[in-house]
Amino acid sequence: MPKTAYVRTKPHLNIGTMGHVDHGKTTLTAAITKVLAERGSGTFVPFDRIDRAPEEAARGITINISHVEYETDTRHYAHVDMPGHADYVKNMVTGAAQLDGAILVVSALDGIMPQTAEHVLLARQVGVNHIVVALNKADAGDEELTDLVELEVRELLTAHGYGGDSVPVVRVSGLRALEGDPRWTEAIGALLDAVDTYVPMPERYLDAPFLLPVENVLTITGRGTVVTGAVERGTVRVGDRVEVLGAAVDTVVTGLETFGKPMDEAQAGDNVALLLRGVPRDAVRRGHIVAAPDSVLPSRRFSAQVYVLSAREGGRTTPVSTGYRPQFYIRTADVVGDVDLGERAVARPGDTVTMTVELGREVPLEPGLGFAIREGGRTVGAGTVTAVVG
Ligand SMILES: Nc1nc2c(ncn2[C@@H]2O[C@H](COP(=O)(O)OP(=O)(O)OP(=O)(O)O)[C@@H](O)[C@H]2O)c(=O)[nH]1
Ligand SMILES: [Mg+2]
Repeated sequence: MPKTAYVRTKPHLNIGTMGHVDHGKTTLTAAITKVLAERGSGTFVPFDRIDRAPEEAARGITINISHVEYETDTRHYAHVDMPGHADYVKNMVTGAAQLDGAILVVSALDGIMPQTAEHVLLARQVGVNHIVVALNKADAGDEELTDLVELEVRELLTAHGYGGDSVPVVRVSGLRALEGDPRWTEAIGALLDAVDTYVPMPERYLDAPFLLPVENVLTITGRGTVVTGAVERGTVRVGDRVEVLGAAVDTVVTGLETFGKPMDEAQAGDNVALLLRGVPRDAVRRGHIVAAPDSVLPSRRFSAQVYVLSAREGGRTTPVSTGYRPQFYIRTADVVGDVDLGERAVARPGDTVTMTVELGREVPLEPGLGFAIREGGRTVGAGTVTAVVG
């Protein structure tokens, strides 16, 4: 039976759940789909369909980002459930790079924990401009303590430029909502209303040349290699020629789907799977870019303004100097780079500095692009490209 085509009836946005390990992101994601399924606008995705890898089930944590889709009265959403565990921040950054807005999940019992703060910082860097807070496990929390957690979260958001005073903070219980408790299914409704009204529809650059940062690569037996991700700008249709930057491959899009539904044209903001003609599975990786031919010139060198995280923020305890070689997280890519601090020579934790970076491989860069710097499994810096230097 042919699959039903995707029909665009509502504006589409990309959102997702982020926050510290075990604060309840996956439970909340499942609860959202359940509440909306009961309203008749989507399919319930149970917890074990979101955390479905054997290692995830065995360890009780999310490792890979996972996508679900749902609709509210006014919008269609692709929702990325991100891992909270410190070892999988890498995967979290990839998920966050696609978002128009995020739901920050904070356990009312635990308050702000290290990855709560790290995720807020990373979200800011990769260009997530709006955050709504879900104070989760409110079923088990003491009201006064929850008030304190709320204050603390608002302060954290303000410190990262999110205007913590006006950010919606909704007390929820993903677990009780999943069980069908009306008080808490209503709270999920309130959370979704906050997302609908607080996260604005971003400007979509439909007329720009097509560009999609690759989030994942799959093989469909008998059909070929498929890349997935959110379209950053432009549009693409079946039959269009594209190039894969990073892989140096020219190819043609032979199939286009969103959440298993075929579409004729994908546009900026859509979360899609592209079937690429004749591309070997091993040639394409997360971090590569699929773009209209000759529309972007990738480069290796750029100058940037960088904030070096203080030790208190989970950053380094010692200064960095010219010759430092950390990993740069740019869009969905993770690339090593050589740091040159010029005459300044050293940057201490807590400093904001300008630097020149030479990446280990070419990537499409442009002024204003945000990135994170990580080393040995932790985030040590946050920066913005100020100029591309050849
Ligand atoms: N009391 C209570 N427990 C909850 C609630 N939501 C989640 N939990 C429990 O918290 C634990 C962690 O839930 P998850 O949804 O896996 O947390 P997570 O944030 O997705 O964890 P990672 O993805 O590994 O970072 C589970 O035992 C849940 O049953 C809630 O609203 N109330
Ligand atoms: Mg999870």
